[in-house]
Amino acid sequence: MNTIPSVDLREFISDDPEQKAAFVAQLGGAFEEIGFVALSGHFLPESLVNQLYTEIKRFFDLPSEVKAQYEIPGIGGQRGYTSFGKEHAKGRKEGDLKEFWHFGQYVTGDSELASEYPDNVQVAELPEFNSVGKQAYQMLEKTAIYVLRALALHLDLEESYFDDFVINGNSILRPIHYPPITEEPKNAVRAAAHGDINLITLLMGAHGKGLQVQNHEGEWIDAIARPDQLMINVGDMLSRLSNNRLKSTIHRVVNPPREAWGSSRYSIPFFMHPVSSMPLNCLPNCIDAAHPKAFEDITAGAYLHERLVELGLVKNQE
Ligand SMILES: O=C(O)CCC(=O)C(=O)O
Ligand SMILES: [Fe+2]
Repeated sequence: MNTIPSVDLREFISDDPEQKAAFVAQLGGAFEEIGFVALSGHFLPESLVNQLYTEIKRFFDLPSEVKAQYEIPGIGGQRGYTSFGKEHAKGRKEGDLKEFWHFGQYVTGDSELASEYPDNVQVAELPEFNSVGKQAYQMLEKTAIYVLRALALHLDLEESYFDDFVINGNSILRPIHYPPITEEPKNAVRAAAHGDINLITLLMGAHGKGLQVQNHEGEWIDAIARPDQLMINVGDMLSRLSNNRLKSTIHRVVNPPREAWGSSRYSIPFFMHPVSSMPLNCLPNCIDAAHPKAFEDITAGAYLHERLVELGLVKNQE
C-alpha cells in the first residue's frame, strides 16, 4: 500500500446502519494494512486549529529563559514544556531536533484520578494559550472516542468497550516546534523512526512536509493530510491489545532539504491514552493457533512508565 486511505467520521455518526458499517470496515481495514488513516468530518473546527497554531507559535517564540520556567522537574515531561533535544526515540542516543509542550487531562468527577495526574501548567505571558489548548484537547478527545467506538465494533467488542477506559484517561496534546536547522545535524533528525506508545494518535495537519510512514515493504511514504483532515494512527498499546492485528506503524519526521533549513515546522499530535489501570492483555478473540499470544500481560500505566524511561524522559527510579 502506497497511499493512506481517507475516511469521513460523519458516516459513522449518521443513523444509517449501512454507512456506519462501511466506515467500520474502511477504518478497520486501513488499521490492519498500513496503520494510518486520514479522517475528515471530525469535531475540531478549522478556526480552533488556526487559533491553536497561533498560540503555540507565540509560545515557542518566547525567550528560552521564559520557556525554561515552564519545564517542571520530576514529572517526566508529562505537563508543560520540554526543551530542545531532550527526547530521543527508543534505542537512539541523539535527541530529536524538537521542543514541545504537553497539555494533559482535565479530570471531571474522579478525585482519585485528579490527584494521580500532574496539574496542567498555566502560561502567564499568553492569556489565550491555556483555554485554546483545553478546547482543542476536548474536541480531539471526543473525536478519538468515536474512532475507538468504530474500532471496538471492528474487533467484535461492544461499541462502548473503550469508553470507560479513555474517559478521564491520561491523554496528551503535544504541540511540537522543530526549529530552523542551523548546522549539519550529526546523525540527528527532526523525529527519528518510532511507533507511538498510546492507543491511537490524532495528528493535526502538520505545517510543512516531513512526516513519513513505513509500509509493509519497508518503503517510506509521505503522509500528508488535507487541512480539514486529521491523520490518525494506531499506537503500540492498541497493537498489544489486539495481539498485533492492528498495526502500530513506524513513522518519522525527516529533515528538510538544505534550502528549507531556515524554516520552522510545527505539528500537533493528540495521543489518546487510557487510564493507567487499563489492562493491555491481548484480547481473547485476537488469539488463535495462527496468532499465538505475542505479549505479556501489563497495565497501561506500567507500560507507559517503561516507555518513558526508554525515551529519556523519566529516570528509572522515578
Ligand atoms: O511532527 C509530526 O508530524 C509527527 C510527530 C510524531 O510522530 C510524534 O510526536 O509522535
Ligand atoms: Fe509519532
